[in-house]
Amino acid sequence: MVQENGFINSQGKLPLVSFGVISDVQCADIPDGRSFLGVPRYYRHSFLVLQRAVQKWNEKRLKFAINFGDIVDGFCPKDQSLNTFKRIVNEFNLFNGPVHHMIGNHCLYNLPREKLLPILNIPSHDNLAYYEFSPIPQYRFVVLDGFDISAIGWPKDHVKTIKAVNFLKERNPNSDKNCPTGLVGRERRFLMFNGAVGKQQLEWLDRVLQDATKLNQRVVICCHLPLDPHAASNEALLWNYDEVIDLIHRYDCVKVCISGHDHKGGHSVDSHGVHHHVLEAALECPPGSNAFGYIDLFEDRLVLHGTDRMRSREMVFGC
Ligand SMILES: Nc1ccn([C@@H]2O[C@H](COP(=O)(O)O)[C@@H](O)[C@H]2O)c(=O)n1
Ligand SMILES: O=P(O)(O)OC[C@H](O)CO
Repeated sequence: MVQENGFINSQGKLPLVSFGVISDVQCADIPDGRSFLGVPRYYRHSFLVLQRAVQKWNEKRLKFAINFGDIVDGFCPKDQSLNTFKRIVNEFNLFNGPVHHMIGNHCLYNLPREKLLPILNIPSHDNLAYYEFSPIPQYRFVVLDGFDISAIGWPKDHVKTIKAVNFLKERNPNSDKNCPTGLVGRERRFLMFNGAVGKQQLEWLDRVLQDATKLNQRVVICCHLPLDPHAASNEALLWNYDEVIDLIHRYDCVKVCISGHDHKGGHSVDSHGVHHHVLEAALECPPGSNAFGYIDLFEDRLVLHGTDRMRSREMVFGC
């Protein structure tokens, strides 16, 4: 039974456009398990959550959908990775519209970028996975590659891997670089399962935001890794979230940042009125329950209609 969290459309207005959202499906054909902190994870059931999401998005005749990353879990046996990705992407493809994917750490545990990006149909150059699209003239969506500088996903001798490994060595004293012991507050983001947006990508983002400003477009930033410490756990943040936020704050056009990764979800509004929203994970839905939704875009707000474990939220920003 698919239970919408009953959100009434504000002011009875029709949305400009509506799109589907889901995050952290982390599917694998393995028995149920738990996260490091003991939270139950349902690796097989999450596929059913995705199926129900696609069915709902089609019923609602949504214009497009966004997957916020991590569609296959790192525990997926590696000889099954490729087929598992194909099975999940085929399921997304049953949606009657384009699906915009982004990569997560679990995607990179399974496949190298050169295999992953074509499967996910991610527009890329040099195996980087950042891009933008404008579904209607009033809005621009920017998808960031949060693992641009990362110790996972690039070949071991790649300059980006070396940079990331050195970055972690300087900031995290533990031999297991996924372990935050001894790190305090926001330092706890310096973990191997996170990453950073590189210099070139930041320059690209700057150009996109300049252009969006000229065109009077509102911008929605999408990134697997959260960008605001008040919306997510310290352990889940993009390494250089502060640098990205400083750039975003130089413009008025960015209204909302949406992410996944921190499975419990979260929300905040920062000092510049930018909304930060973290989507609840499909993986952690006990059998029969769901975590997906759709978002209505208006001139002055986004309205997220969540299903079951995905909370609904109205994000008002003014024009
Ligand atoms: N508080 C934490 C959280 C995680 N780890 C390490 O990260 C790995 C992945 O964590 P999951 O939440 O996806 O299970 C885990 O195997 C630990 O090495 C940690 O040390 N402390
Ligand atoms: O990416 P996962 O599934 O290993 O989980 C990441 C943590 O929830 C971030 O705090």
